[in-house]
Amino acid sequence: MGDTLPHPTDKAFWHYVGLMTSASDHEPPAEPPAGLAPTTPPAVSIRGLYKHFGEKIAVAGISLDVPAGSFYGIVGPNGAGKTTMLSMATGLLRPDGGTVAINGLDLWTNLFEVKRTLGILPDGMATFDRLTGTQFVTYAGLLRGMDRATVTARTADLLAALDLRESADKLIVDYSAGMTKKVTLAAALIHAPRVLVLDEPFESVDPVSAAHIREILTEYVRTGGTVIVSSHVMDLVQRMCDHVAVVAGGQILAAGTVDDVRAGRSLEDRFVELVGRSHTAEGLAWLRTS
Ligand SMILES: Nc1ncnc2c1ncn2[C@@H]1O[C@H](COP(=O)(O)OP(=O)(O)OP(=O)(O)O)[C@@H](O)[C@H]1O
Repeated sequence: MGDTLPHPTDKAFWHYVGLMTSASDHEPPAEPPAGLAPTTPPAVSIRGLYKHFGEKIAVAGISLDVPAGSFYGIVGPNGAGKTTMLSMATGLLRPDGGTVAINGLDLWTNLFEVKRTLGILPDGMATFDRLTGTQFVTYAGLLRGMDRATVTARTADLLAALDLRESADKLIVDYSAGMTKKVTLAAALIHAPRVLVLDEPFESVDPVSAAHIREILTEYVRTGGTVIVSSHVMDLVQRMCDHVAVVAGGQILAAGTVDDVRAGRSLEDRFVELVGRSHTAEGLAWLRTS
């Protein structure tokens, strides 16, 4: 497809993306016959996912359904198992046990087919930093089997939308942490995936860029995409997401709509209540300056 895309900040872009991925995915589902429940499978369905590293159980039998078309936040303290869970849910890490289905299709028995529908922003994974921003995003598109004209047009659109146009020809090794995050996000979006899984996408990103990314993601969800995002910023998750799961010790402590999980309080208060305060500064008396 060699035609020019509308700008990603333009609603038409996301309509177009919907047409690119699968027309039917973004149309309102046909009414089911009377008396029958709708049959749309969850975008991501996790059952009994388990992973250990030596003695450490990182993910202890997690089950979770992410409804199609939802904006799903994953929150949890450091070391809770979020990255390990998301890596297994996206085919980056093989689980010791359990299953993952993406849009009803088993991930590990249909790995290549399923991966085509996923856009992934892994946390802390090495990237090809000897490429320029343009080369990296172009490479991601060509790797997905897209034709060069479409890749070129979309690369330019995405770099502009993520405020990277002026650094497009700079090597990624010379990017700041936030710029690297944004170029990796562009690479995750290039093939217009149905499901986006973003591990801490706002980390190191300045507030203006973060607001811009939020806008892009919100529009993506509005036009039928599903986003799963892990974050430590409760306020952001409360404002941006419609669903949330609280993970700690490799288990889900609470999951559902944001309003159900926070139960009338702020998500941050609810999070602290669920996870518990485990540290005090009492042992650091020597740090006091007065
Ligand atoms: N490759 C690995 N080898 C050994 N232990 C690991 C490995 N990956 C993760 N772990 C351990 O598994 C647990 C869960 O780690 P994980 O990175 O999934 O947590 P997280 O919730 O993403 O944390 P953070 O919020 O700090 O990014 C931690 O105790 C971590 O030390």
